[in-house]
Amino acid sequence: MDEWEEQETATSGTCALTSHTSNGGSQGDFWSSDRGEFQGGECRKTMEPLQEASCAEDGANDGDSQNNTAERSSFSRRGGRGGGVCGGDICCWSSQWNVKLHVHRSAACQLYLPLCAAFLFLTAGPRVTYVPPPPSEDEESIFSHYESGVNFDNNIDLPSMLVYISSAFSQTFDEAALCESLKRNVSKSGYVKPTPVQKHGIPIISAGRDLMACAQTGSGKTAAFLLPILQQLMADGAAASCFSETQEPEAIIVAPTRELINQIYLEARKFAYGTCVRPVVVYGGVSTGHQMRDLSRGCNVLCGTPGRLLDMIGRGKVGLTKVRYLVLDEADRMLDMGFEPDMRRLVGSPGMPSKENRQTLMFSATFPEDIQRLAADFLKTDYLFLAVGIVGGACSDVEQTFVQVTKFAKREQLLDLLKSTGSERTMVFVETKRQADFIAVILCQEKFPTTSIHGDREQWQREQALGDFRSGKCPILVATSVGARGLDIPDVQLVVNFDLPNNIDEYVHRIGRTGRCGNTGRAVSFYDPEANSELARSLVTILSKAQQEVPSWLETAAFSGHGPSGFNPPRKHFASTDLRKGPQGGFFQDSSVTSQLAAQTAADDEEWE
Ligand SMILES: Nc1ncnc2c1ncn2[C@@H]1O[C@H](COP(=O)(O)OP(=O)(O)OP(=O)(O)O)[C@@H](O)[C@H]1O
Repeated sequence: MDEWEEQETATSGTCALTSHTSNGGSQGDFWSSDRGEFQGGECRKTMEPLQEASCAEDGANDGDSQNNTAERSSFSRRGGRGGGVCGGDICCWSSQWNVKLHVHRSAACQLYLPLCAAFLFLTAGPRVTYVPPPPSEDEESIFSHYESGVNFDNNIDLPSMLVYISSAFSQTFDEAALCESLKRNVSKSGYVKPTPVQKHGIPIISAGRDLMACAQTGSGKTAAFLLPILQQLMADGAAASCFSETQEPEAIIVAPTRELINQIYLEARKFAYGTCVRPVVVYGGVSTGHQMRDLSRGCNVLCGTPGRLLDMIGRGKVGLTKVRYLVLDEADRMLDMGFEPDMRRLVGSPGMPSKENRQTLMFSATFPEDIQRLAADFLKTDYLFLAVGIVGGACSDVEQTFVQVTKFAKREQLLDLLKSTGSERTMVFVETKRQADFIAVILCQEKFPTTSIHGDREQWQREQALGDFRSGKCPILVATSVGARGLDIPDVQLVVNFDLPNNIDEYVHRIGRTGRCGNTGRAVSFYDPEANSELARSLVTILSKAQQEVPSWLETAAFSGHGPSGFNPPRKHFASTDLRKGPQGGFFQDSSVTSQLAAQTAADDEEWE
C-alpha cells in the first residue's frame, strides 16, 4: 500500500499529529507564522477534543508522496492531533474515554506517541465524526459551470489515433438519443457538443462494451461514462429503494481521492437531477454513520474511494448483486500497486457479478503499459481501447515552461513568478506534506493568500482549502499529489511544479489542472538537475508530442547521461497504444460499434529512441 490509499483500517492510519480542531468545517484556517503551523480556527490555546480515532482514519495519506515517511513522526514539529497547546503543556482529552491528559511539553514527545499508539490499539475501527455540509440544493449552483474555451471546437475533430469508431455519437447533445430529463440536465450544464471522448465513448458504452479509454486531461471523460450509464438507468426506470438496510446499486464508480470522488458524485447528481436515479458518495475522513444514513435513503450509482467502499460492503450496507457497471476513473492509478489489492477485493467481493456479467469501464489520461496488462484481468477479453489523441500525452492547451534551478533557489524563483502573475489562480505542487506546509507559510508571510491540501490535513480542512481556492478567497493552493488527478477547478491559469514529480504520468496529470475544456493554461516547472535528470527524457518526449518548444539544456540533459544513474533509461511504461496484439487489439465489429486500430506506426511509439 502506498500513501495514496484511502485506507480504512485502524492499523494503517498515520499518527500525523496536528493541532487543528475538526469539529465542523467553518472555522477559518490561518497560518501562524511565529509557530510555523497551520491552525484550525477556533482551537488555539484551549484543550481540544481528541480527534476521535484520528489515527485510525482512512486516507490520511492519499495522494501524497511516498517520500513522506519521515513526516509520519513529525509530532514534535506540529503538536499533536487532538492535542492543544496550553502554555508549556500539551493537553488532550477523549470524549469517548473521558480521559484528560496534561503533559509537559518536554515530556510530550516521549509520552504522546505511545499514548496515541495505545488509543490506536484499544479503539477498534474508524470513528470519524466530520459530517460535510450538504451540497447545495439550489438549482443554479447545481448547474453552475465554467465556459468552455476558445480551443473547445479545435478538439472536436481531434483524431482518435488508435481507434476509429464508425457509429459515433450525434454532433450535438440536442440530437442525441437521450431521455428528455437527461438532455435537459446536460443542456443546463452548458454542454452543447460532445467532446471527442464523449462522441466515441458514449456509443461504445451504450452498446454494452467494456472500455479502456484514454483522453487528455480536461477532455470530459467524466460525462463520457456518466451519461450512458445514467441514460440506461433512466431508460430502465431504475429507482432507488429507500428503507432498505442493504442498498444494491446498479453502478459503482471508484476514484483515488476523496475530493475527486466527491466531484464525480456532484456531476452524477447534476445529470440525474429531477429523476428517480439516486447517486450517493462514500469516502474516508467523514462520519461513517452519516454516510450509512445517506445510503439507506436509496442508491443507484455509488461513488466511492476504495477503502470506504469496501468498508460499506463489509458492513452489509452495500450489496453487489445488481451491479451492471463498474467504473474505474483514473484507472491507471486504481490499478497500480497502491490500490490494486483493493480493486481485486472489490471485484472478488461476494455478489459482485463476474467480468462477463458486468460492464467494466476504465478512464484516464495516462495508461502505462504494465497497467494496461493488469487491467485486462478486470475487463472482458474483447474490450475496446479508445485513445483520443496521444495516450499519456499532455494537454495541448497547456503551455509548458521549464526553469533550470537549484534546490535552494526555488523559493526565490517561486516568489518572483507569483509576483509577476498577479492574482492568477495558481496551483503549486510540491513533493511532500511537510514541504506543502512550509511553502504555504512562506507564501502567506509574503502576503499571498494561500491555502494547502495534503494527506495530513483533516478532511474538513481539505474541503475548506479547496472551497477557498475555488471561490478565489485563496487564489494559491499548495498541493501534494493528492491534488494532481481529476480535480476540475475553474480558472486555474497556472500550475507550478515547485518540485517535479518522479513520474511522468504524474506530471501530465498535474499540469492538466489548467487548460481544461478548451481553455488555455500555463505550467511552469522548476527543474533541478541534481534531482530531476531521470525525468529529462520523458519530459522531452512529452514536450515534443505536445508540439512545444524543448529547451536546449533539457535536451542536453536528456541525452547526456549525466543524471545520478549515469543514464536516462527510455521510458518503460509510457504507453502509446493498445497493448493487445491480434484480433482483440486490432479490429472489432458488432452491430452497433465498429472500431479499428489505426496503423500503429513507429511514430506512435512513445519510447524516445
Ligand atoms: N461536452 C462538453 N461541453 C462543455 N463542457 C464540457 C463538456 N464535457 C465536459 N465539460 C466540462 O469540461 C470540464 C472537464 O471535464 P472532466 O473533469 O470530465 O475532464 P476529464 O477528462 O475527466 O479530466 P481529468 O483527466 O483531469 O480527470 C468540466 O468542467 C466539464 O463539466
